[in-house]
Amino acid sequence: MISQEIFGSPSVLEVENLTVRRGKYVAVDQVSFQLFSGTNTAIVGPNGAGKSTLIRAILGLIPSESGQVNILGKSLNKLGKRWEKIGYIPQKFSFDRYFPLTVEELVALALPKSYFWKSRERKISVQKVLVKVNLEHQSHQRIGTLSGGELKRVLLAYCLAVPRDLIILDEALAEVDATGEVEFAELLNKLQREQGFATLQISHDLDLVSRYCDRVLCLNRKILCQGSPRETLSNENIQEVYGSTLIRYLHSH
Ligand SMILES: Nc1ncnc2c1ncn2[C@@H]1O[C@H](COP(=O)(O)OP(=O)(O)OP(=O)(O)O)[C@@H](O)[C@H]1O
Repeated sequence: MISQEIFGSPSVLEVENLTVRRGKYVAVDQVSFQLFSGTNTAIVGPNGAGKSTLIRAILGLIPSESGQVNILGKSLNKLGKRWEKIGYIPQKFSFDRYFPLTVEELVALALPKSYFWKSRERKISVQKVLVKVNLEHQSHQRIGTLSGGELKRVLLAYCLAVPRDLIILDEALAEVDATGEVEFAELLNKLQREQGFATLQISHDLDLVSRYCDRVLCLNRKILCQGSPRETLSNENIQEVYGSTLIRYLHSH
């Protein structure tokens, strides 16, 4: 285990020897790592490396075969109100494009039940968080009419509508163009500095990972290496994680 003194901030997530099977296949094998408050960690690795499986097991969405997940010092099954502490932005958010739900209605769903009867307070809280993600002028727009980047920012607003300790993003920007990706990364970084939550995100963009993340976990069923982007994303490590094709690609761009 990494010692707490490395980052000088409280531990938000501890994963110890986590093994997850999908059918007979061991998709995640004895994975251990730790996340600290206010830090931004990326999980990188090739397709099928077990990245989404790892995240889903951490969130308790799929069972693990063995190992331990502690969030805020408590094991996952003893952590009450898990979704009030952890925000999750999945890879795909599928819904019927004609479903008549507006941006503000979706974000309001994240607020505690006590807001249900307080429509003024509810409106103010939702508007405040929409300002943070630069969507204040689109609060009445139907979610089915938003661009991919805007929809991801609405989901981020949903996560930020209540104070969270950890936000987990599973390739949240897979369908967003390059400019949208950078804008989202900068926004997330700024909000993280202001609010102090930790993030854990799957990314295939090693350039963005180098620019915005404090820590990288290189996964291919097992953790092959972890550390700062500078020490982790060396040619040698990338070759070990992805194979030599990616190295040739990186050198030719
Ligand atoms: N429900 C399932 N049943 C059987 N095998 C599964 C299931 N879900 C995932 N797998 C397998 O587990 C492995 C890991 O899948 P996972 O989706 O976690 O990888 P990933 O690293 O997130 O990939 P990608 O980058 O392509 O999204 C893959 O080989 C996949 O085929």
